[in-house]
Amino acid sequence: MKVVPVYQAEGMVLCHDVTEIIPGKRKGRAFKKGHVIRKEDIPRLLTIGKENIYVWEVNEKNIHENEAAVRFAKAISGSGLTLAEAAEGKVEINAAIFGLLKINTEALDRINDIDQVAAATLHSNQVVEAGRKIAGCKIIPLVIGAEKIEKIEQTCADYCPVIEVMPLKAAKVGVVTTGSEVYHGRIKDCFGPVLTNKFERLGSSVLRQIFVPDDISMIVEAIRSLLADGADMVVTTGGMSVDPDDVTPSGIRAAGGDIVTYGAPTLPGAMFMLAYFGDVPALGLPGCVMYHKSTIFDLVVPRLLAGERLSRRDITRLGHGGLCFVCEECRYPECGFGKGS
Ligand SMILES: Nc1nc2c(c(=O)[nH]1)N[C@H]1C(S)=C(S)[C@@H](COP(=O)(O)OP(=O)(O)OC[C@H]3O[C@@H](n4cnc5c(N)ncnc54)[C@H](O)[C@@H]3O)O[C@H]1N2
Ligand code: MOO
Repeated sequence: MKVVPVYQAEGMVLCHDVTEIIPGKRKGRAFKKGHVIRKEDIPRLLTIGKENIYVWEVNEKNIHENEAAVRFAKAISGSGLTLAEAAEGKVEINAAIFGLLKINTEALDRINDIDQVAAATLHSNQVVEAGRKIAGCKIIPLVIGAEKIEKIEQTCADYCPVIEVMPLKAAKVGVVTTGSEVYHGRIKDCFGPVLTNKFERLGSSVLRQIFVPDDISMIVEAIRSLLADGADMVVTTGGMSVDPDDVTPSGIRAAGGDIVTYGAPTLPGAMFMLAYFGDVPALGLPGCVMYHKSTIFDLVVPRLLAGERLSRRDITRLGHGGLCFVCEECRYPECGFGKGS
């Protein structure tokens, strides 16, 4: 690259975007890479602070920032994504579909360890709307060594995909609502409507809700009946803690579920159980899921709907960030809840 004083630049080709920031008004591209500088551009370039401009020299060893950013973004992107146009050495990556955002954080760290490149993303494992900006790939210098981009491409190939948005399955969910107080009509069920709403927002639906008292054999019978109905997921509500009527975990065990965990390092949601009946996940949901806006439910269910088979380690990794702020107005997922892993 050669430096040319801006006074002598008329008729020359700008080799990089020029950004203008007017405090409180706008930040954006004032001149685009490739622009042929006119006489009348010179005062504006000086106002932006450009007394000299670069004349671009690229060859097979050095890649222009925009071209490098496009290769970077293409390499890092898996399915369910769209790439914006490169500008100012950066390509933004957006969700093309509604689904679960997955980031391979080990790969992301390796990429960001490469000098002169930067990839910034939203947290992994959250549900994103189509069109949502989820990542940006940026080249730090104006021209970058081709070997750095090749290293990114190799790392992405090794870990493929580094970033993707996975579609959520439209599951038919069987619900077993335990609690003698609800079963005998002493109080009205409030769990069913909460779950219907939460599942519908994820594109799933409640197949059937069965009410049972705090009785192990009736819980077993209800779970088996929902499995026989073809439920893709079974959730039980209530009876998950420690008093004598809290028999739901025993019911899930007695029905033959393979227990992944009883207990999760999240608050709210500590008294959670995850089990599997073959490929069908079964969740023991504590009372807090009915009461709090965001809980273990919101951390785990989208992942199950995206087809992940969760291990005990997947649950135990939720501890760092597993404490909800319990804000007056819930902002999840725009907060740290469950974002530690
Ligand atoms: N000594 C302890 N107390 C509590 C513990 C504990 O470990 N030791 N855990 C706490 C946690 S954490 C939670 S969460 C709650 C609730 O756990 P449960 O899942 O056992 O909830 P229940 O006891 O069945 O019910 C609590 C509360 O909610 C009402 N409820 C339950 N289901 C429904 C429904 N379908 N519709 C409306 N209302 C419902 C129920 O009547 C109770 O009032 O336990 C902490 N305590
Ligand atoms: O299972 Mo309870 O989770 O923390 O409020």
